[in-house]
Amino acid sequence: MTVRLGTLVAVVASSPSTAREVLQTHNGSLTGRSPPDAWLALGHAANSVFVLPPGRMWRALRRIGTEHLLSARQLDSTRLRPVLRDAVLDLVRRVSGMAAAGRPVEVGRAAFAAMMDLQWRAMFSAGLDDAAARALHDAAREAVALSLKPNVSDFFPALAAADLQGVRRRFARRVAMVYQMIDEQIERRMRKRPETGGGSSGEKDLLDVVLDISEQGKGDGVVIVNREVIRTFLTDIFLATVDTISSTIEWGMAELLQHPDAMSKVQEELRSVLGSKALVEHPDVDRLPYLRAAIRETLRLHPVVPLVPNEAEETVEIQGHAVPKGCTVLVNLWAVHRDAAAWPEPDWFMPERFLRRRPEEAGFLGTTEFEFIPFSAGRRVCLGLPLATRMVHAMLGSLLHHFEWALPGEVKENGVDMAESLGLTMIMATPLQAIAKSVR
Ligand code: HEM
Repeated sequence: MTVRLGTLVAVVASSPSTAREVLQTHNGSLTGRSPPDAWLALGHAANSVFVLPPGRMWRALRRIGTEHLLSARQLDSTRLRPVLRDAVLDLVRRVSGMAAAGRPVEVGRAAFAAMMDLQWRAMFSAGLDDAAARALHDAAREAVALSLKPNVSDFFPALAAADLQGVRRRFARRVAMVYQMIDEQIERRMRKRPETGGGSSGEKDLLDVVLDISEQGKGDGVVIVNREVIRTFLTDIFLATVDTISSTIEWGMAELLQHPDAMSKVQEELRSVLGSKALVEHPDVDRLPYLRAAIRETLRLHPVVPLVPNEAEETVEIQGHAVPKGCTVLVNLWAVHRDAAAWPEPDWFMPERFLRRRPEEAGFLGTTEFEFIPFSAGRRVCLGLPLATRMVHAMLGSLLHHFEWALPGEVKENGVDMAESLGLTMIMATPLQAIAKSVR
């Protein structure tokens, strides 16, 4: 399908077979990006891993992210494993407090706060106080929401300088606030580094690693990792983490609350596998097939990054149609995941469909048919997959194991509002509220 938005022409891939052509067959020619106008604010786009073209700087940033924070090896290391575990404990504690006070729980907000704290500790070895956490929550949420807000400047580039809707200005204000807090961490660390020998003693956090790379002038041979690059990179990693994971947990809880059979099955499985063990941890997940299936089904129906915009770096032919150089090729993961030929009764929440699949068909990347690709695929595949899958299973699983859940009376009567709100991520338009009752 082709759509025209102002002067922008985009080809939309909405079926598994077209997604495969974009993300596999022609992926080498289709990994360009043109940043949304809002991202030009404060020069963010110039160093952002999300929108850099697939060149040296983009490769260097992906490598730094993977090697020093986001690989399975890093996440299971003695430095990061306790940080991940503490975030799950922190979430359970937050919810316990609300349950004890008889207050409804805003599931997404609680998970968002726990993930912000995790990411801050992983990057800076520092916690966030309540005031900083509140300010960051609001700034991060709005920056992400503004990223893909329909914007005249994106459709009519000749008008972009005027920023008619003020999207770029608002994005700039929000990102400036995140920059400021990240700058404070960088400055504090730079003052300390001469005393600690450049952060080389003890275990390094992500900030130490990028400052080392910057001082040694390495990176990718000729890539300069200067202060702007560091600040943009840390902001990107922070923004990528918080909304995606918390929204997936919120969508999962919303589906389970409306499907009591599935809720019972997952809680029964948790009871029989974990017994009195307090938290779900990564090694437990292999023994929790129903939890795994429920999370996959959640990501199928609610892929939190539903649209992947690629730019053709040369003319290619997709399904017999020429796609000219410079054309935007949008992969619509939401539509791919609801393709009726691949998914019978595609709009129904049925975790069982993943139990019936062969293991190689139920992976997050292992699908050969491209009908389930919540983290996308190909060269620009999501960098945070190992962190996201660990945290969604551990957090949602632990919440279901620790508490009985119910909908507040009024929501039960009127039904859960499952409307979606789309920015860079697809979140619940009405935040889910639920009543938690502690069972351990
Ligand atoms: C449930 C959680 C998440 C989902 C469903 C998700 C999904 C996605 C998708 C669909 C893309 C687009 C890939 C493409 O352009 O083809 C993406 C990109 C990206 N994701 Fe995630 N993501 C999640 C969590 C995370 C986390 C926790 C991080 C941590 C840092 C992260 C970092 C990134 C980065 C850096 C990119 C840009 C990659 C590039 O353009 O080279 N994501 N993600």
